[in-house]
Amino acid sequence: MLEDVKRVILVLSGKGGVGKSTVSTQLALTLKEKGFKVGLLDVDLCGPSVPYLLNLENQSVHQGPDGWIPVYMDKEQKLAVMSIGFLLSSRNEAVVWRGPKKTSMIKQFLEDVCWQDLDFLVIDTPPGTSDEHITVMENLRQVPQCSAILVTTPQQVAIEDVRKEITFCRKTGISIHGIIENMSGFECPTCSECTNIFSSGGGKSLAEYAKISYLGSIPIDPRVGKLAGEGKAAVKEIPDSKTSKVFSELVTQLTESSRNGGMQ
Ligand SMILES: Nc1ncnc2c1ncn2[C@@H]1O[C@H](COP(=O)(O)OP(=O)(O)OP(=O)(O)O)[C@@H](O)[C@H]1O
Ligand code: SF4
Repeated sequence: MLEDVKRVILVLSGKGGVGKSTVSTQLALTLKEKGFKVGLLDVDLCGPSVPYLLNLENQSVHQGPDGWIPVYMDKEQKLAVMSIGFLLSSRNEAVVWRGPKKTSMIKQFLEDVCWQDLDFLVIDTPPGTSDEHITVMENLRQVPQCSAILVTTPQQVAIEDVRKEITFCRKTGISIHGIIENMSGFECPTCSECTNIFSSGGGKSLAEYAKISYLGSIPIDPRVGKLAGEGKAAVKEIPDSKTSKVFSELVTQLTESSRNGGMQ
């Protein structure tokens, strides 16, 4: 239940495929590594990739007397995960639902999961600003500490879409923690040299223009894609990588801002 959650972090992106689920899962795994009790809720009903990214594809959830029991990543029950993917029989099964059915499923996910005293709940949302987002925002009004992290890639077209996310957050009253630029250059796993394949710096410029914090750039790193599929944290497995540094700093900032009431 949301009243059991101290702080909610929404992960948003204007476009699909920019790495929103990778950021959500690595953020949840980093928080767990730093000793927090974390929940990861995947409300991307049409493309739930969290079970795959955390190597939990064969797991299923069930309903207990007080609501849905999430899947736990670890014996200590430090990371709880809930996704529509756990209710589908295979990754190829499609969710073909009209708006009201999607809305009611998201409400159930927000209201009826037994999270049990979480420090952080990370919510992986679908790309864009759909009905699902409005349902999430309406239900989160009761959570005292809630903010959004916007994920973009360096291409202009992705950055344009993030502008719409900023407007959406401002209209719905969700505070923005900051912007992350993903796939920002290619980091060679051999020598850590970073080569800008696309343009770079667009996320930072947008952050400056919109007066939002810039949370860092994650390069394209084949190890990140691989770790994600194995449910492993970059901060533990590749601690010297740029990706690991971005997530460590992000968790430090989130912890500090939580102490100050969660707002920027
Ligand atoms: N920095 C990175 N380096 C290497 N691979 C990455 C990186 N970020 C994401 N990927 C890979 O890119 C693919 C898409 O990432 P992801 O599923 O996180 O995107 P998404 O924005 O959540 O997509 P969707 O639109 O399905 O919600 C995945 O295979 C992921 O492993
Ligand atoms: S960046 Fe350096 S180590 Fe990496 S592939 Fe190129 S030359 Fe080799």
